Amino acid sequence: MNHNQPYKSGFVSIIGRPNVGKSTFINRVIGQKIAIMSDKPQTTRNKIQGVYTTNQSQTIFIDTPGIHKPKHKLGDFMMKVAQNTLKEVDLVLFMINAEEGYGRGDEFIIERLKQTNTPVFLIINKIDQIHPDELLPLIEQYKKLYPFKEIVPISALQGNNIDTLLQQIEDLLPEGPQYYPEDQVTDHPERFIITELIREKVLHLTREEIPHSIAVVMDTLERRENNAAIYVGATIIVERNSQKGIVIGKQGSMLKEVGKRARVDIEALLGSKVFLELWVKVQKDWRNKASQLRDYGFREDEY
Ligand SMILES: Nc1nc2c(ncn2[C@@H]2O[C@H](COP(=O)(O)OP(=O)(O)OP(=O)(O)O)[C@@H](O)[C@H]2O)c(=O)[nH]1
Repeated sequence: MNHNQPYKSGFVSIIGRPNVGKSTFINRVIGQKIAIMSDKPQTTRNKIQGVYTTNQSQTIFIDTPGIHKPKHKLGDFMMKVAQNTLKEVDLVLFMINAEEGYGRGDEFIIERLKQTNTPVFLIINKIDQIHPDELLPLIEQYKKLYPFKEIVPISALQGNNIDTLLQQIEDLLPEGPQYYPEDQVTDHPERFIITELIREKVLHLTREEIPHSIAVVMDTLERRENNAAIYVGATIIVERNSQKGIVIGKQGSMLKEVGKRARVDIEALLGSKVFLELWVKVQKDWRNKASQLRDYGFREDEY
């Protein structure tokens, strides 16, 4: 630790349209795979915290989903969470895809940014995909849209300019404590990864029939049977009855397959035998969690 300078710390929110590379960036910085990556948009539904600690500073990254235009209730709720988050953090990283350029999704986000006083960096990601000549016009274009504190071109995938960005973040952070122990990478990595694994299986197995707006909520995660196994109980939340039917499948066949595949991955993750219990429920209004009724259950060992 450098004793001449005070320790710095703060919260940094990463926003951007689906697929711009937010998870890839966090994983690159934290150095291990903590968010499930996929080519499908909007994989990240949960707010995860990747904690990056150095001798001088600690940055807590918040992966803020749902800051895109709401099309349905679930999106609406996520939007509110995202908007509040933007006001509370020390810095916002607004990530765009260099390849795609300016679009309506960005316009919507910039409108949101204008409603907060939080400093914003524009992160131009995927610069490995464009010709260097294309970068300057892009920067000029975005400069006109919002008074970004910094504009930083990076490649999250190849690691270009990541160190510079981390330094610029550190420079901006306020004086503050080390919130998390040095070896802490995420807040609750297992819980997050487990729900994402289940979500991933549902999305893969149902292909395009189920929109990306499904959510998976962990109900129980505990050791049972004299520590011989870990019991995982989770609920898959869909928005419509028809989607519930698809996720459950004929006589529960789809849910059974989701459970089977997810269990294999969870066992590998936790290094333990796992009992997985999955439920599906329809919930149009996420907020009213108390009213959630479990209306279909599945336990693999019953089959
Ligand atoms: N060529 C290139 N591809 C990238 C880069 N960063 C991310 N990608 C790819 O872009 C795709 C989407 O990346 P993600 O990190 O999942 O994007 P995201 O913004 O977290 O997506 P959501 O969770 O849907 O919001 C993946 O296939 C990544 O491999 C980059 O710097 N260069």
